[in-house]
Amino acid sequence: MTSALLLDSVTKTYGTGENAVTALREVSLGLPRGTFTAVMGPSGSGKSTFLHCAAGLDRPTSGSVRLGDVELSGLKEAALTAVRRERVGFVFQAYNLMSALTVEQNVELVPRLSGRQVDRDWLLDLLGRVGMRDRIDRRPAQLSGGQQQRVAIARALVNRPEVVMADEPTGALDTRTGRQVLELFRRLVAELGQTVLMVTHDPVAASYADSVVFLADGRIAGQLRNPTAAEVSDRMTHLGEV
Ligand SMILES: Nc1ncnc2c1ncn2[C@@H]1O[C@H](COP(=O)(O)OP(=O)(O)OP(=O)(O)O)[C@@H](O)[C@H]1O
Repeated sequence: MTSALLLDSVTKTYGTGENAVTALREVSLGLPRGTFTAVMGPSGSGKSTFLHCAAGLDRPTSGSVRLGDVELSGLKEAALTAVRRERVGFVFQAYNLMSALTVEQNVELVPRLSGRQVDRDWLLDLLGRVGMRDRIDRRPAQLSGGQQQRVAIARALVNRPEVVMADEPTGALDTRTGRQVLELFRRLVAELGQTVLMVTHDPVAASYADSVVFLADGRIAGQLRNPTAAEVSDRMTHLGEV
């Protein structure tokens, strides 16, 4: 099966000489299309660096990253920006919606920035799938945190990206609302064949994924398929956290 994302022996070192910090060490991982993967690890284990390298936000010191059929290594900055816009959807803990724009305009902005025609049927379909179809004229301040995150998820999917990268997407939500957002990710993976990569500290959140990848000291320290929250917690304890 083709991988939506393929990292081959990715190493990332920040700084040089005595100040050098190696945040990732020869990380290799492939994400099959239509799968939901969580990345966990203690603080400083390299999760953000992993996400940034995978999304083309940061360049590996060595190794290669392939998004769909595009190899990121050789790309110049402008091409990398275009690939990010087209092929990656981002979901953040803090939603990051534009407060002056309506729900519909926030989602529309993504294809517009790529110079694409907005497919309104798809946009409305997506807003329906995330349960926001009847609130398309609201502004972010008129929505709950969970609703804002649903809009952010629709925005992340509107360009039909190769991968949606979610960085602690439930970090600002209460438990129940957070679970609903995780259920939504599962559903979008199942219904649309979307590939999702999520960084989280929460073993329960990770248990919603098809697979959990554990990072420790910049290396992949294990992987669990169809994980339960208890199994994830147990593995994290052995990595030195929770
Ligand atoms: N821009 C940078 N310059 C120098 N060192 C960095 C930089 N970014 C990250 N690091 C270092 O790389 C290592 C991995 O950091 P990273 O942020 O990827 O970890 P993390 O697992 O996401 O941590 P957390 O869970 O605390 O967010 C850490 O030692 C960190 O201090």
